[in-house]
Amino acid sequence: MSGLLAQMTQSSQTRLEQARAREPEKALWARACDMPPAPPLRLSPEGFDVIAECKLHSPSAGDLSANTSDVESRVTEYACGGACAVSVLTEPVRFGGQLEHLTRAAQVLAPHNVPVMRKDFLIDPYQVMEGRAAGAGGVLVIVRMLDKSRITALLDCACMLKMFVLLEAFDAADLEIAREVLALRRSHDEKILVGLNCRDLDKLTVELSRLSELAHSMPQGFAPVAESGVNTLDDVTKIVSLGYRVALIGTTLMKAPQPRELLGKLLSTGRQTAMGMATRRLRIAKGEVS
Ligand SMILES: O=P(O)(O)OC[C@@H](O)[C@@H](O)c1c[nH]c2ccccc12
Repeated sequence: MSGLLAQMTQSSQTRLEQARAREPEKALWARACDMPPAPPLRLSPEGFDVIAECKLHSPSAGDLSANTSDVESRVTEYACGGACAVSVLTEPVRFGGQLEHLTRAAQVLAPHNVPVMRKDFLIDPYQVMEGRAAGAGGVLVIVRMLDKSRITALLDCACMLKMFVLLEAFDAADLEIAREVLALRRSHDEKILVGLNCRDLDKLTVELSRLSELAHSMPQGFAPVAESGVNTLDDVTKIVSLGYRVALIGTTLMKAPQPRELLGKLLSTGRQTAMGMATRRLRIAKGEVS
């Protein structure tokens, strides 16, 4: 495991122990089950969506809070700009997050009918319950950090709480594990997206080429998500052409003084590309072009 993921596993473990000491799992489970349902994750029929991310700090970009006076207004901009979901970092050590940010984001986004996803380095179902109790409708699960039984335990917990999952891979080996885990879940009534994160966790650089190299290895039947380093309209055109259905975008949107406008442009660019591809497929099917 990379240095960053090892450090994040440690931070996650420490927070988990502290939280368990404050509230036993049974009480937390009851609280999570009592929450009103989160808005459902709905992907647009136009073929492209953005999960917009709220992260105040990142190990690669440093401080990202300059244009964000408060979490509520930033995530509201994202919802008004058309994000299908908002990802909220809750990791405090390297990403400037807190569980409280999730609670606040979920409260302001409920009337907009946009779900919030807990973005953290989760290692235990307890933390999925924490997410739901804070109002989240989804969670990130990072394949590289967990063995198969742990991944399954987190997916089972999310499924019981009717939360969607973004299952994140970094490379072909992770995708293979994801495929094996998912193959056993065909009968589950759940919503799972599979993400490919193209950030190199050791160098912290982005390798967009990984998105093209592994585009054909994404498990079938799950919306493929391009994660990290999607910054420009050209990047969006490229990933949609490769078959990605959703982009997870953080840094660029956090740096934007007007995220609503930027999101609108990213979405219309991606949707135009997707529509162009669909039209071409139709013409091929009809035998009009080869
Ligand atoms: O800021 P970017 O390059 O747009 O990337 C967003 C997202 O992919 C990134 O924040 C991320 C993906 N997986 C993670 C896991 C933990 C923390 C952060 C992440």
